[in-house]
Amino acid sequence: MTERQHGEPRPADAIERHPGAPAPGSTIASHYRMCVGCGPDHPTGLHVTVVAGEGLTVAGTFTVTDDHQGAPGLAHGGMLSLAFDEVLGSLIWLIGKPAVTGHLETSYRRPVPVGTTLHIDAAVDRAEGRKIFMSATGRENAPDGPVSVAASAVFIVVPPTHFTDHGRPVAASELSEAAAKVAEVNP
Ligand SMILES: CCCCCCCCCCCCCC(=O)SCCNC(=O)CCNC(=O)[C@H](O)C(C)(C)COP(=O)(O)OP(=O)(O)OC[C@H]1O[C@@H](n2cnc3c(N)ncnc32)[C@H](O)[C@@H]1OP(=O)(O)O
Repeated sequence: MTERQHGEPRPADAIERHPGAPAPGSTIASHYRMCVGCGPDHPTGLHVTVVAGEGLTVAGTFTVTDDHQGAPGLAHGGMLSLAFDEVLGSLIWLIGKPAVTGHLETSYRRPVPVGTTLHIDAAVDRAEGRKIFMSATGRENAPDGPVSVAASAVFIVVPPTHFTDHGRPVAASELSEAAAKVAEVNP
């Protein structure tokens, strides 16, 4: 194999949809009921919902409420960033590998008023070693609405033990089936 020269980008690696990935059109369950991004039982969380798409794509929604304001009546940029982190993070269930956000860049194009539903389309663009490059756009109130926010991210594949080594113990009953499987690796 030819050695890479200094500054030369790594060649892209193949990255494919896992055979056990949720079928296109099916909902990707929240991984943890108290997750501030997707947990259905979080009182002020974003309650992001995500549906698997074709290939390595997902479509998410986030409805901005009074709990997510920065300026009165407008979404806080950090909350929007969180929504993107959540939707981009759900792509890991399609590739079947645990990964965490290493880098997330968010570009705010339009103010997002309370009451808006952002339609967030996200995709895996490429992989290099353990790095997975992803991107997403968030459109106002319809899948073809104007783009309010765009994001790109690098997720880093981690061993399943990452979560149990660094987080507090969580009962399997609090996790989705897929997340419980990840946790099982290091009970
Ligand atoms: C039990 C419950 C289960 C629940 C399961 C599902 C939960 C899902 C939740 C989803 C919630 C939503 C999601 C969330 O909110 S995830 C939560 C937010 N993210 C984190 O907490 C991550 C914290 N950081 C770390 O743990 C480590 O730094 C990681 C693991 C990321 C890397 O440390 P590690 O020692 O392992 O890596 P390495 O140094 O060997 O580098 C390896 C390669 O990666 C490249 N690199 C490294 N860092 C960065 C970076 N920042 N940007 C760009 N690239 C970076 C590096 O150059 C190298 O590339 P190359 O030189 O080989 O080309």
